[in-house]
Amino acid sequence: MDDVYRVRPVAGPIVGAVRPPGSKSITNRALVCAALADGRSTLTGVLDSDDTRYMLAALQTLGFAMTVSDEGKTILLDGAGGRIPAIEADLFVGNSGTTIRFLTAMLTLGAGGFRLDGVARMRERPIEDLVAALNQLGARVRCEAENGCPPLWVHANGLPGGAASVRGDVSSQFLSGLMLAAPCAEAAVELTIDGVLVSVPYVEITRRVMSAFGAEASTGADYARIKVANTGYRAAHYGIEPDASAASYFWAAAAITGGRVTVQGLGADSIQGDVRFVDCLEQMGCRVESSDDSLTVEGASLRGIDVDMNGISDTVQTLGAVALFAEGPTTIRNVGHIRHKETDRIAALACELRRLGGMVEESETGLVIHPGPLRGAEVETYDDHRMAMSLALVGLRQKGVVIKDPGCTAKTYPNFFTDLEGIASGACPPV
Ligand SMILES: O=C(O)C1=C[C@@H](OP(=O)(O)O)[C@@H](O)[C@H](O)C1
Ligand SMILES: C=C(OP(=O)(O)O)C(=O)O
Repeated sequence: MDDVYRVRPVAGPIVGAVRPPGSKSITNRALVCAALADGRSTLTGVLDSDDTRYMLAALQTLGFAMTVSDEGKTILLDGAGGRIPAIEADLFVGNSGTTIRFLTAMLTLGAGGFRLDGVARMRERPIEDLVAALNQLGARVRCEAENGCPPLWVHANGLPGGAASVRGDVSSQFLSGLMLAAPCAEAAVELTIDGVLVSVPYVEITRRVMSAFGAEASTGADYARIKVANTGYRAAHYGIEPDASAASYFWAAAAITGGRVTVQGLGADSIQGDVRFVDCLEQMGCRVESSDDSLTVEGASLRGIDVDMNGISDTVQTLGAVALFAEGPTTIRNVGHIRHKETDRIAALACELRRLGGMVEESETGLVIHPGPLRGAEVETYDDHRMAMSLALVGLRQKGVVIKDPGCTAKTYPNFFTDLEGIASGACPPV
């Protein structure tokens, strides 16, 4: 892909339908459950992107047999009943948070020595809360530089289990990783959340995917205490929904252009919290229609809103782009943890929205976005797929928007710009 992508403004409202690729979050969970299951699982609707390829490659290196077909969308995986076939491996996970957090927990079930590393940014992303909780359960995990970040080592000899507390205010992925490994521990696992838990909807995804593979996690109403019996997993035939975070860009395109976009394959009963992004657009003035397997947003004149996005924080950048076209300010609250993701997303978003003409007040845990006279600009993307996909939306109405390093969308959506052009081609000039 070229090193820049020049966004072409549309001639009118975008009207059309799209089916995004499979959910990254569900794909990486299903791969772990299938690998730990006893027998052969069939996964369909699998996402084929950088993050899922790192997970797949790691499982193959660890000795799990699999067959990939249908351009990566279907995987037959032979689970090893809670064992890890390899006794040693040095695994590279790029900047995939789910891959390193879920694999670190999973590898404690094995026997041998395993090292996990990633790109420079991954070496700045905290993992100490997961390491501490795993060691409370009897594992031996350590950060190589003793700085709470990858690279890390797992000296595996089975996971004894028992009780542990885990902090959840930086990432919910630590809890999800512990839950995913727990059914294969030597004894039942009881986890207590120490303090606040962010991104709670992703823990519900974990619980639902585990259940589909025969393992139950009792979470209670507030996810403060989670119990998992050591039942193991059973092989399953599991269909993966399209990615709701990816869907946010197309719903936002309808909002920004005053069009009507239907995302297929995602209905009101989706297990992904990010489908609730449509509620933000509805509060801004859009119309939302839902059916069993589709969600449609119809744009309208937009007003700014004040919203707590802790549970849907992967759509913060999407809302930031939409906010530039609203009457009045949009306040995004309670998302301080996104400073630890692919980049410091609060700082990066504030900087690039200002470059495009927005006026932004930044705080430690959120931002206030005031629409201003927009201008074209060459925007930075910080090797963050969601910066690239969100800021491209501004270019649908503002000419001169250029996205640097568009290839970074490969982390979760390699064909994003092709799909955006496809839906934009449905833009019909006002009659
Ligand atoms: O569990 C998951 O699949 C994810 C959890 C979220 O991370 P945090 O829990 O760190 O917010 C989200 O940002 C990420 O894209 C995927
Ligand atoms: C934060 C994200 O992913 P991860 O934490 O899995 O790297 C994301 O996809 O926005």
